[in-house]
Amino acid sequence: MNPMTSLALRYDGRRLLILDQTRLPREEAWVDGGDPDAMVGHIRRLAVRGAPLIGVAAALALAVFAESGADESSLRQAAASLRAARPTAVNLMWAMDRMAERIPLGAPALAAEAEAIFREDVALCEAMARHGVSLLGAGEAVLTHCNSGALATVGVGTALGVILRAWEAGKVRHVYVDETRPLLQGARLTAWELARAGVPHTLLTDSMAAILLRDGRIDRVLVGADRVAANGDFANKVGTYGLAVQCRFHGVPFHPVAPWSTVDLACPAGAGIPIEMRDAAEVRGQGGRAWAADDTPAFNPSFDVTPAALVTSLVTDRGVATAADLQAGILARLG
Ligand SMILES: CSC[C@@H](O)[C@@H](O)C(=O)COP(=O)(O)O
Repeated sequence: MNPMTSLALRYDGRRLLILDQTRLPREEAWVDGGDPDAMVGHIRRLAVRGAPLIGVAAALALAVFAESGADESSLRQAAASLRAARPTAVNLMWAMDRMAERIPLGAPALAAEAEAIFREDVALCEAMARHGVSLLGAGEAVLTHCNSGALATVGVGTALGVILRAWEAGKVRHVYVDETRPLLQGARLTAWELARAGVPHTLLTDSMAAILLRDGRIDRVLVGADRVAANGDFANKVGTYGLAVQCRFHGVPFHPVAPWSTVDLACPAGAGIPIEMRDAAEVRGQGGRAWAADDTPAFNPSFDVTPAALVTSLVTDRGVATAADLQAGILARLG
């Protein structure tokens, strides 16, 4: 087979390498991802992260495991533990359910399915970008939160994919990047991706966005999503909800961007989305340095839920759904 590569993954049918995102931007280190137990660890510590990417990476890890001769019961066990590695992004469950159906058919069928999931993600990203770019006027200043780019998918990205393609089309002149507390995906990953692509950008702490929104310096906010409920409520990196509230207050358009693999029609509303709670130590410090006392209690939900009522429109690969469309139940019809 021809090797399949993305900014974050390298796969050749027998071997899977992942770019360890915890070490970016200082170091580009590739680690083995072909062992499902190791992959569960990589997903939990966010070496591989971003909703679509964890689904693709888990699928490829299972394919490599099958290729190494794993029997059906080990494959089933591996699929179940990969599926449970993180609870919020539905793409992981979606990809593992697709793979689990193929387990009885053996290694070639698992490889074909994982490769199809990879290729589909690339196409979904381009479709989202096409729809998203059509929303922008000329030379806009946009703001984004977390990382929803090529490091979160195997294509150009979701929200950051729209931003990148819009910049190429002259529709974005500047990108403001929320650093994204506590794990700094904006500062470490989005700023790195934008610098590589030569897109003008400015980093800010999450609490500074309100000033830019108030002062009319942001034309539009675009963010990714980890799970979109049937009514259009969606979970994304913690801080997204606050940004949506600020956008509404200041009259700035606010758009989640997500592929269909992120839409969970079985989940009627945002209240049903499971939210991952992470270790308090991530809030107390980072990289071996703690700025709070070791026994300070800390609140650390990894995601928050934004109600559809705060969404200007949702961009998917199947088209753009306005707030009114979402209220009228368009997602169920598009599905
Ligand atoms: C592809 S973008 C959607 C989301 O996965 C992204 O915005 C996000 O919240 C990622 O969170 P992370 O905890 O880094 O996996």
